[in-house]
Parts: sequence; C-alpha cells; structure tokens
Amino acid sequence: MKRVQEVDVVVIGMGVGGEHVAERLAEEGLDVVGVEAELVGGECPYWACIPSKMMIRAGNLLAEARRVPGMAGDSQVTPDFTPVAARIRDEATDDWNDQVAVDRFTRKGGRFVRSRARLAGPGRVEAEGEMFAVRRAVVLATGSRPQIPPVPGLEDVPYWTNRQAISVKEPPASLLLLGGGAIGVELAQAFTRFGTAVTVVEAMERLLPAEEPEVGALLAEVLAEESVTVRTGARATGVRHVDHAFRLTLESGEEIAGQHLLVATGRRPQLAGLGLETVGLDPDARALAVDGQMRAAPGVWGVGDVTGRGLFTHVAMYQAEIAVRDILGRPGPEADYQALPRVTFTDPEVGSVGLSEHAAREQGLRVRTGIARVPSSARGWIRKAGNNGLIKLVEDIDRGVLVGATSVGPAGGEVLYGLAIAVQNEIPVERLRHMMFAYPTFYRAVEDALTDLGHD
Ligand SMILES: Cc1cc2nc3c(=O)[nH]c(=O)nc-3n(C[C@H](O)[C@H](O)[C@H](O)COP(=O)(O)OP(=O)(O)OC[C@H]3O[C@@H](n4cnc5c(N)ncnc54)[C@H](O)[C@@H]3O)c2cc1C
Ligand SMILES: NC(=O)c1ccc[n+]([C@@H]2O[C@H](COP(=O)([O-])OP(=O)(O)OC[C@H]3O[C@@H](n4cnc5c(N)ncnc54)[C@H](O)[C@@H]3O)[C@@H](O)[C@H]2O)c1
Repeated sequence: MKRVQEVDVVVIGMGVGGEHVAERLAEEGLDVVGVEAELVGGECPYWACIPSKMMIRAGNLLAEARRVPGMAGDSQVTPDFTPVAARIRDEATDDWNDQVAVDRFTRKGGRFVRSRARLAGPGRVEAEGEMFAVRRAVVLATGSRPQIPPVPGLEDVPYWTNRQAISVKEPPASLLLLGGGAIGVELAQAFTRFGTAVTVVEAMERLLPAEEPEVGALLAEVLAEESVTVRTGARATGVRHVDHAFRLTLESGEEIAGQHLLVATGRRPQLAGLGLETVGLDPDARALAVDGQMRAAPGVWGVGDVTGRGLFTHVAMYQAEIAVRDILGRPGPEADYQALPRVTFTDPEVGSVGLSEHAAREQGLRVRTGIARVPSSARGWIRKAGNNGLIKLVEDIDRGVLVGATSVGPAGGEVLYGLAIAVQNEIPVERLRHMMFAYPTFYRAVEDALTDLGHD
C-alpha cells in the first residue's frame, strides 16, 4: 500500500512550461509538488533554444568577420568550436546539471521529486513510489520528443537527435541533416560556418515548408552560398552505417554519405505512459486537447509542447501563465493564437506571425499580399554584405487588416515585433500606411511592403 500524501497541485514535467506553473503557484502559497524525470528546465536550456542560439551567435560572428574584405579591410578567420562547447557546458547547462533550477523551485516553497510520474485516476498522481492526492490541480507539462520517420534501417543506426548535436565538443567533419525545418536550417548554418560539410535532405519542395515560399527559396540560396548542399523534394528510402559513415539512399537511387546523421523531422507531444485513460482522456491522441484556459479535464490542465500548439518556449510560457491564473480562480482572457510569432534564427533571421498567404486562402479569406526586398531598402543597401531579406504582408481585403506577416533579414526577428502588434490588434492597413518609419531602419521596409499591397 503506497503512502498517500495530500497536496494542492502536482505538476508533471518541469520544462519551461511546468517550471513556470510550479514556481508561480508555489509563490502564491499553494502546496506544490513538481515532478521531473530528467532536468528541471526541460529541453530549452539544456538541448534546444539556449545552447543552439549560442552556436548560432558564434557562427554569426564568424560570418560577420568573413564579410570584412571589401567592406572594412582584411580578415582572416580561424574557426574554433572549443569556446562554443565550453560556453554550452559552463554557462548554458552547468554541464547538464539542474541543481540551480531545483533550488530555485524549492526556495519558493515547492517540493521537488525526480521521477517519471503518471496519473492514477482523478486527483491522483503516482511518482517515485508515492501517491499524491491532489486537491486543486494536476498540470501536465511533459513536452515533446523527436518524431523519427519510418526510414528503413534508421532504427539500427546511431543517428543523432538535437541532444547529441547540441552536446558535441567538436563540429563533425560532415553531417547529413534529415529535415529542413527549424532545427535543420539553424544547425546546418551554424555547423557549416565551423567547417562541417553539411547536406540537408528535406522531403517537401522547399526549406521551412510551413513558411511563405519566398522564405524557402531565399534560405536555399543563402545556405548554398555558404557551401551547404540542399536537397529538397528528396525522400530517404534507406540508411546504413558502414565504416563509421552514414549512407543515406534517396528515392532517386542516389546515395549520400556523412560522418554523422542528425534527424530533425519534427517533434510530437509526449503522452505515452502518462495514464491519461485513468482520467477519461485519450492516451493515443496526437496532442493533449485543452480549452482556452488550458483545461484538459476536470482538475487537469495542460501547457507547453504537450498541447501541440506551436511547440515554442514562448507558447509554453504564455499558456503557463493562463493556467496559473485559472488554477488560482482569477479571471482572464482565453488563449489566443491569431498572432503566434515564430523566429528561426538563421542569418538572415526568419520571423513570421499569423497566417501565411496559403493558410489565409485555405481559410477562405480574400487576401492580397505586399512584398519588399531588404537589399532594395536604404538600410539593406547600406549594409551590403549579408543583407538578404524580405518583408511579406498578407491582408484580409474584406476587413482591411493584416492577418499575417513575414520578416526575413539581419534583424528579422526583431522587426517582426511591430508586425505582430499590427496582426494581434487588427490595426487597419490604412492607418499603418500613414505611420512614420524611422530612416534608415530595417523596419522601414515594412512601409514599402504596405505600398506594394495589392500590386501582385
Ligand atoms: C534544437 C531546438 C531548438 C529550439 N529552439 C527554440 C527557440 O529558439 N525558441 C523557441 O521558442 N523554442 C525553441 N525550441 C522549442 C522549445 O525547446 C520547446 O517548445 C520548449 O522546450 C517546450 O517546453 P515544455 O515545457 O512544453 O516541454 P519540455 O521542455 O520538453 O519539458 C518537458 C519536461 O517534462 C519531462 N517529463 C516528460 N514526461 C514526464 C513524466 N511522465 N514525469 C516527469 N517528467 C516528465 C521531460 O523530462 C521534460 O524535462 C527548440 C527546440 C529544439 C529541439
Ligand atoms: N527558433 C525556434 O523557435 C526553433 C528552432 C528549432 C526548433 N524549434 C521547435 O522545435 C520543433 C522541432 O524542430 P524540427 O526542425 O525537428 O521540426 P519542423 O517541423 O520545424 O521541421 C521538420 C522538417 O522535416 C521535414 N521532414 C519530415 N519527415 C521527413 C523525412 N522523412 N525526410 C525528410 N524531411 C522530412 C518536414 O517537412 C519539415 O520541414 C519545431 O517545430 C519548432 O517548434 C524552434
């Protein structure tokens, strides 16, 4: 017979989403148990956002230094990955030790349990041989895991996921990257800048296929200029690992080789083994269905990647705050994803918000688009080397508001901010047209894109 302990809240999974809920509720004085099977903080600080952005920052420095000739003198760049790997170990992950995060939570009054937890009926959670009787809320924040495609042979070879790629001490001599999505393009560029021979194999017709088609075309050009081999519309039909090398066979019959193989073909919510059926939820669902207040079932809330909405840290944090409010019984707006922003941190950065032109048309909207190219703007022309980019706006003609926008450029993710405000707040396009745009900023290209609206 297990010991039963009464608590107010149990949070299962202490990634960015769960950690935020657990800390906030503990601060509010609730009796909170946080259960984490691996590291408190989850994927983002240890194997994802933060260390990958450290690699990217280092790669960007190399790229800027390589742009000096013809612009500001001479430069000779000798890449060295040692400081990058050291920064990831020392500053980002504390050598994959979460003690600081555990202490932060317990100092706020929470109780931490390192275990894999599961639901054991309404208001019941089992973890580390203990049973918790939960008075107020169970929060499911179990995140996502890599989705591995059914390529024959893949299960038998030592492929990498983001975890191994992030943990390297040296860049590989060559890398096959299966998947040209967010991870694929970010890491392809970061590694090529350190001398890795990278080949990206993307099944769809373009890189970042969920983004506007102009984005995939632009990124393919940028990556090709940096010696990345990009194979789009390419399906892998088999893989072997022979003599310390991976050999990937494509549908065409061609075989490509690399020292390592990184599989970055998407992620799927982590629901297996959670005991969802014990609270009347579908254990085979693709994602945890939640309402606008993050409720999944009576007494059960869900936040973060597990909900399948966006799979971004900022979405997990946004949902976490809504769940906290709701658990505390405080009123507030429901989750609203109409202006969900995304930024892929390539150079140029790819920012987008709301609907792509295709998605808007699929929804039956009458749309028109406007495009401006960053190199044609004053700031882009001044910048010269490394000035690739574009602004694309999608207007709902009937309402006269932007429903989507894309901003690619040297500061594409930051330029997105104004566009996100416009989409979120449905500011009339007519009013945007009469704003002043500081000269010569990158965001001034938005004015050109507004002028271009309707001139398709
Ligand atoms: C390479 C890479 C780069 C990324 N870069 C960015 C970026 O730049 N910006 C951005 O916004 N997003 C980025 N993301 C996405 C971001 O990492 C995720 O959206 C974010 O981590 C989701 O947080 P989460 O709390 O939902 O889940 P997670 O961070 O996955 O945390 C879930 C936690 O639950 C634990 N867990 C699971 N099951 C159980 C159980 N039964 N019991 C106990 N614990 C359990 C897991 O061990 C894990 O620690 C990136 C992802 C990857 C892979
Ligand atoms: N900057 C950021 O915010 C950032 C960066 C990295 C990752 N992430 C998050 O992590 C998640 C996972 O990243 P990801 O790049 O793995 O997923 P993704 O969904 O962004 O891209 C996966 C890509 O793999 C392709 N693909 C799928 N099966 C394939 C196959 N068999 N062969 C070849 N290509 C195939 C898809 O068409 C897609 O382009 C993303 O959805 C994103 O939410 C965010």
